[in-house]
Amino acid sequence: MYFSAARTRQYVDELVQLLSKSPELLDDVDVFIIPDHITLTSVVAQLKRTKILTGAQDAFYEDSGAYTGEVSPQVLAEVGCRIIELGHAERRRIFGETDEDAAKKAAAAARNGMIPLVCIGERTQGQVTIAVEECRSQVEAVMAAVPDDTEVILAYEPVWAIGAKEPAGAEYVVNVVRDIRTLDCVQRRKGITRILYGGSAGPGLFEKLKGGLDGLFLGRFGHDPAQFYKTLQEIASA
Ligand SMILES: O=C(CO)COP(=O)(O)O
Repeated sequence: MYFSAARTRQYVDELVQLLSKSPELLDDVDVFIIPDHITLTSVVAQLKRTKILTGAQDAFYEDSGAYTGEVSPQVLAEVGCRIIELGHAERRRIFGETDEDAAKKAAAAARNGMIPLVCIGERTQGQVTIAVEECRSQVEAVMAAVPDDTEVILAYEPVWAIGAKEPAGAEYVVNVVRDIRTLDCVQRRKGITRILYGGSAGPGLFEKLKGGLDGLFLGRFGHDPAQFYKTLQEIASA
């Protein structure tokens, strides 16, 4: 909810314009934009001739029925949404979303042919082992709910690093993510599991993480299309 509808339109236009100068970037990096629900269909239309995927910031876990006010994953798929973000720290904190809700939403995304993008992360800054333990239950719940052969994106976002001045330390992030990759529920999957880092991520970060991370999940520091594009170039050249 940082952007107005007009700003979302302008943002996507500017980004598409920047990318048209070096379309080969999209051969090497998968890019997605996750706007609010209201602008989602117009963003899908704006991105139609590009390889950039559109995602939704949340969806309900049932496909249809008497759930007034909720957003159907089936309808999202129908209008061209390709990714469902779920379990964001703000959804968990403000709206009481549980691991069980996240698992049901991940299943709904997969059932409707979309990629679940599952936000995980520990609430307080501390040791790697404690962070991994907190993430473990978040990851296990979701992996138990989605078919083994579907793609899953995990967005590792330490809650304390969201909305901060700086991201979590690179060594810390790489160590937490290394241990998340070794969890049984991740190891035994046949589908692709990608792990991104989010939480005050921006230009200059991926270089420090590239040994251990598959990508970045940008918030505020991607709100300027030029900064987003710069980060993309860094990831492509890494
Ligand atoms: O929550 C985030 C992305 O989902 C991260 O937000 P910031 O990068 O603005 O901290």
